[in-house]
Amino acid sequence: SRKSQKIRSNFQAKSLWQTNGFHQWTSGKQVHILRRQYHPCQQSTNIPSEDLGSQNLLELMGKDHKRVREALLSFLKPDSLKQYVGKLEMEIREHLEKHWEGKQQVTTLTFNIICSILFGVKHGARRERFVELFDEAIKGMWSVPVTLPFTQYNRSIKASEKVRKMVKDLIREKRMELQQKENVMLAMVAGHETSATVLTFMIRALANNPEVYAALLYEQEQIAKSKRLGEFLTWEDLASMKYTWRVAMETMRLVPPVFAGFRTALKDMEYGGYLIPKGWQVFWAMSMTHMESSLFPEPTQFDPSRFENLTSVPPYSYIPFGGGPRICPGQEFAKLEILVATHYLVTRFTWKLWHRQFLQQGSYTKTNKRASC
Ligand code: HEM
Repeated sequence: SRKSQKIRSNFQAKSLWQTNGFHQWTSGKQVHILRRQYHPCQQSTNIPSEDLGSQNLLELMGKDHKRVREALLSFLKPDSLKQYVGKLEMEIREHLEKHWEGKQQVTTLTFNIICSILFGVKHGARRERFVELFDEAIKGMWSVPVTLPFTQYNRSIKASEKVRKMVKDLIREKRMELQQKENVMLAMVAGHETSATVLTFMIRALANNPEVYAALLYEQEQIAKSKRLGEFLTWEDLASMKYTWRVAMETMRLVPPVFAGFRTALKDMEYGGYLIPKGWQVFWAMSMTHMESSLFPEPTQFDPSRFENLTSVPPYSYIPFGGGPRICPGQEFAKLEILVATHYLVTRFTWKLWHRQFLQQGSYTKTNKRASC
């Protein structure tokens, strides 16, 4: 139609950018070429959200979306999370001792935590197989989508089927309240690399900013000192990690693990003089909002103090977890993972940034710090 013709040319001719979080879209062909819905945590990957199953949260709308989301939130809300603190801590301690201490290469921590806490899969051959298959499935998201026997994509699809089968068995066995295996898969995908990305960039930020590191270490050492040998962190300890969380927030501002997402226009709508026809995909990028100097002065500077007064940050300006009815239901869980992991990282390890050249030569070393708890 003439209307959509006009809109199309507008999108191609001009990049529209509003700094208001959710009312953002950019130009570019992808706006009207991409028709399939991708999970926000998948970023620009190859596995569309319907491949997670037709009943997964991302495929649902309206009442169905609300109902399934509430079921998911029942075990991700702070009240439920309180019960996980000890278990989560055990997992982090065990993982760091087994896979990090004295090692030159370290392995992802957070997916193991999800396996244990959300799905109750204990250490052992079954869990190793689960993690291995899931890693294989995830690789497909970054590979060329060609289904031939020798391609990574094909291997990933196969692994994904096996993971789904394992999840199904697990649900049956554990009689978990979660009705939809697709949403277990979704939670796994969503939590797979997001918190790990934050931890990775936090490690880099701490190495680059000695003053921030010193303040964060002080906060964590105060907590460590208040503990007897082997005593667990409490919910109150986590609540007192205020500076650490500001560092994590600033890390996510500069490097949002999910840098952008899509929304589909459910009806024709107008915004800022532009018409968005029903059915079009709208691309919103928090990575750009977070670099807006009117919202975050000197946006390229790493400055956790900008979050000291949260009321100074306008609504929908700081959006690493999205916003509105689809805001990340896993955000409190992610906070828990990040805070407990950071506690053990800074109280048990020290690290330095090395030039890539040194890494290739294998001269990267990890110094074991005193075990403080
Ligand atoms: C630092 C870690 C994480 C970040 C930055 C993150 C970010 C996001 C973002 C940006 C969205 C899209 C929100 C929107 O469209 O408005 C999202 C959705 C979602 N996330 Fe997360 N996430 C994280 C961790 C997790 C974890 C650990 C879980 C599960 C345990 C999880 C489960 C989900 C689910 C199920 C959705 C879809 C919600 C819906 O469509 O209603 N996320 N996340």
